[in-house]
Amino acid sequence: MPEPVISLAEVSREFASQPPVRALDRVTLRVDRGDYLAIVGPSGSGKSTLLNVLGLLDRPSSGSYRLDGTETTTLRDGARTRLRGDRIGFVFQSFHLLSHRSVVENVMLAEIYRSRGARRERAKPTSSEAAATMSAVRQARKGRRERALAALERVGLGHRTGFAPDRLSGGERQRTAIARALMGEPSLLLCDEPTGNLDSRNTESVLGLFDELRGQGMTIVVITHEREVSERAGRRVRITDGVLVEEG
Ligand SMILES: Nc1ncnc2c1ncn2[C@@H]1O[C@H](COP(=O)(O)OP(=O)(O)OP(=O)(O)O)[C@@H](O)[C@H]1O
Repeated sequence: MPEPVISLAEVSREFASQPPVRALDRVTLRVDRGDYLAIVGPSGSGKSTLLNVLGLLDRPSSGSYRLDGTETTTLRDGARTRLRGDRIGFVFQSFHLLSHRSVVENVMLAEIYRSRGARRERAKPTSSEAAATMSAVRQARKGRRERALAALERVGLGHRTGFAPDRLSGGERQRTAIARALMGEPSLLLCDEPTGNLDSRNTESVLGLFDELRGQGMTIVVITHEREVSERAGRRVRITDGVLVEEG
């Protein structure tokens, strides 16, 4: 049986506040390649905490989290950062696009930040390691524009690559952010209220794109308050007071 993309076993996250809060309570969740999962739940139920754990931005207090077969809870910070950069594409409610950069440049920047992050995490390299790294950096830089253009084609924005973000509709901005998240071929697209800033027409445009990406085998996890969004996902889980329950 192939490894699941996400495998959480009995994951809890406690905050040592006064009084202490158990934001995740023994959460067990398996997400297979190509799954499209919506996580729903009321305010304060633990959705952001779960997203932070899934996105390797926070560590569980107990339990196991395997991402693509790698146990993440015992990894050092540097290895976690690299795994996050390699495997996870993030999509947020606000698109976080740079207004003075074109659409294609915004997408290209994903790789630049990712490789800088990875280099910063490294111990000081030897001179031969440094030469090899420079050669890899040059190689990586070479196809960056082509890869960004391909990602934009994939989200249906091949005709907008030279635009400034402020000339795009909300749906097109989010599609640009999704193209940026797809750079580096992540195994998982982790989306936090991706349509929260969009009207219904633009929401439909983004949901249509998720349908297409899912058809291509992408694994998508979406946290959402919106019924319209959760109903489009193949699978729903509800979190209440940190307890996760699969919905029928
Ligand atoms: N750093 C923290 N310290 C203490 N308590 C926290 C911390 N972060 C979250 N919590 C608590 O954990 C619980 C879950 O919070 P979380 O932000 O995950 O909920 P949520 O479902 O994302 O809410 P919303 O939909 O309003 O964003 C809440 O009771 C919250 O107050």
